[in-house]
Amino acid sequence: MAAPLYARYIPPKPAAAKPTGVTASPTPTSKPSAAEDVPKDKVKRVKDRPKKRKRENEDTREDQESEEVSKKYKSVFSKFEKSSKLADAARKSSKGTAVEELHESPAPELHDLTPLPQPAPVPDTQYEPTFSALPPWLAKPITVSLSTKTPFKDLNLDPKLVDQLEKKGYKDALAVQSAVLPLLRPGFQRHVGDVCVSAATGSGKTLAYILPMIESLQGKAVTKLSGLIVVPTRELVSQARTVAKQLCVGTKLKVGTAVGNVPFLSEQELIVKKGSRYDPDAAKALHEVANEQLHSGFIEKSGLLHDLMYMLPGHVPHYESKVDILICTPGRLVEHIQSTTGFHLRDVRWLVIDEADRLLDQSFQEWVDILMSSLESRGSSDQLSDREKIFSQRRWPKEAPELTKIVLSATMTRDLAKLGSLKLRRPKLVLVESDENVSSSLTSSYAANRDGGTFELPPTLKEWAIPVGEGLDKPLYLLSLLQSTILQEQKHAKLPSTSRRVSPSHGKEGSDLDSDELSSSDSPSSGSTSSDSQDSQAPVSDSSDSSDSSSSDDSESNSSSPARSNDQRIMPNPKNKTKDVKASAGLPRVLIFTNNNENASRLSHLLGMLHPPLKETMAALTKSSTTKSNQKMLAAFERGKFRILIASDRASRGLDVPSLTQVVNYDLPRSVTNYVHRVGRTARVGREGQAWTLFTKREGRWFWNEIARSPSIRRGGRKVERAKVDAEAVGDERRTVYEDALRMLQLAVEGSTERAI
Ligand SMILES: Nc1ncnc2c1ncn2[C@@H]1O[C@H](COP(=O)(O)OP(=O)(O)OP(=O)(O)O)[C@@H](O)[C@H]1O
Repeated sequence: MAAPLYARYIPPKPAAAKPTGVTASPTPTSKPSAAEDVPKDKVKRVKDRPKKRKRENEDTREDQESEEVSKKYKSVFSKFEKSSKLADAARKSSKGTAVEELHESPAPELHDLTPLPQPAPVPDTQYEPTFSALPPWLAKPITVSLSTKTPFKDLNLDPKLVDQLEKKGYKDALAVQSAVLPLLRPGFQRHVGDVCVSAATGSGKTLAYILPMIESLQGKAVTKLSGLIVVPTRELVSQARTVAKQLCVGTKLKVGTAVGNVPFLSEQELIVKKGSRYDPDAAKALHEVANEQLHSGFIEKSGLLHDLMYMLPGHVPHYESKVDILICTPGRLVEHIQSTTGFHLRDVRWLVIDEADRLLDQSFQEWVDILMSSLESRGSSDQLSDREKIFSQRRWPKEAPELTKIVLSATMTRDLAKLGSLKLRRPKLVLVESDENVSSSLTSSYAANRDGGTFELPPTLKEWAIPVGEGLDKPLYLLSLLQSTILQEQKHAKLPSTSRRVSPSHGKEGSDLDSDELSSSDSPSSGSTSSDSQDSQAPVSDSSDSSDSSSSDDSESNSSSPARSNDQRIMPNPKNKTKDVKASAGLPRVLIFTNNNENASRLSHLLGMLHPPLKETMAALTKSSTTKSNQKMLAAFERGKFRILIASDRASRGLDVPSLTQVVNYDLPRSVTNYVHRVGRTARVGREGQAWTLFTKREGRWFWNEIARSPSIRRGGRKVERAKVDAEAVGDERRTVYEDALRMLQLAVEGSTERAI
């Protein structure tokens, strides 16, 4: 019998004996043959157990398969091994280098609290829009050059008015008048709509609105409130009233004013005339309303129904306006709209808002809304009360007359929200600019400024800036400035040479006030100083400094300036007093600005103590004084009784004193607009003027950046020049007086004046 075949199928040694994970398969050479390896007895046992053998066969097959799989992935496993070894080696080597690096890395850079260096900032490219966000009337104004002049006769103005103007010495209309009059007067160029005007201070805006108003109203047969002029201060009310009254001479127009500080009841009587009218139907209707009121227990103490009680049977109260043109402050206007029976705006044809930017900034009593709704209710019976409706059927015209609004300022706002509150109808903007600006891009200069417009300073204005160190000796700087320069210049400009006598014993300069006014009877003054040497007193200007930053602004407190003479030598001579006031009438005036009324009166007090002769020629314009006394003071200032006026910002708008040649900003103005209006009190209508600004170390940077070098102020190439004034020049005696005066003021403020005195 042949050897059983199954003996050849004895499986090789199990693969499980090899270490797991090892891929190497047994080599075929080492594999023993089945016949050799199998012992005989074992063969016999296999023969005896066929089932078991079958299972073994299956196992063998599985082993072969796994062997094949092992072979198949052998290369993969070997690659894995290799890469594992490489990774191990790399890890070991990197550990070593990391440790080395750790030891070798430089010590970290330590910083104090100083800021870490930052990358250079990305340059900020200026965004220049190629379009205008403004409405066309604001973006494209009507521009006119400041030098434009037109004879009044050529404007076809009423001959009577031209005569009045000629009497005042005005033959030609100034630029703003030349541009605005044709728009507001009947004629080919008339603009049907409202007009906004932006023109420099002192450019003649008042006549630009008053002339067309008077011309159009002068033919009226009945007195009706037809022109309403709103200005911010009482002083401006009286100034505008003076101009209007002068021009109304020869007409039947009546000009009235409404300002605070005047008893309300007496003002009501001046504006509205109470009368009676026979109208039985209206009287019956009104009596019914009055009865209802009586039943309800509520009885008006004033007003229509109250007035009804005093009427004859069948009569009703009848109210008439006593004025054609009313000039008022906004607060008082609101009071009359709300509380004066018979006061209405139904006949108003001209509404003027002067110093508009300032007025629109005042939300006082919401005057704009009240005024506008009062104007809008003209002709609309929906907004009338029952009583008003009864009257409206008989007395009021169905259609209100056409209303023209004129809005003016030297620093006109571009704020559309504010202008929008005025509900302008088809507005046009007139912009008066200096020649160089007119020839350059006009619209962009007005439209592009971030503050809402660029502001033009009068071309005849010269500006100076004076550093005053820390500001502790500011009054001494001011006194020194007045003595050394301002009052000296005035003296030279106007006084005859004989009046220029000063004490020769103390240096070459005349140190003190105008010698005519303050001639020294006590002093041994015997010589005279040449005007040339006096001229050298003018501030040492350094235009290069003017563009400097404030860092060097304080340096001149140590600068030497020739010493001044003592007060005693310049005491006024009482015998010469009347003569002196007369002589001073032709002298230019100085307006000193402080930031509030308290500062104004304190400064005036202090200057008076420091230099008693000043008391006679100086006054303070404060809010606490009555309108009348302020008006008197302004008139006296204009006449020349006072040459120095100290005032808060209430005098910064509109004040027009032709002989005012010097403005001093003792306290720094609060804004660019504020500065423009303050310095605009001088250099008006082509006259020369100077503005001086005192600034402390702390204020220097702001002043140079925001005012002196501000792109929003156009100076026609001129610069603000730095001037040096020496506070020490006032002398040791004055310093002692100053310190005493300060002490007294301090005690007075603390309420212990007895001790102080
Ligand atoms: N046509 C004219 N010719 C000569 N002087 C004039 C003429 N019109 C006005 N003036 C004078 O110019 C001065 C300034 O006028 P006005 O007060 O109207 O200026 P303004 O533009 O209103 O100034 P502000 O903005 O400061 O109020 C006044 O003294 C006025 O009398």
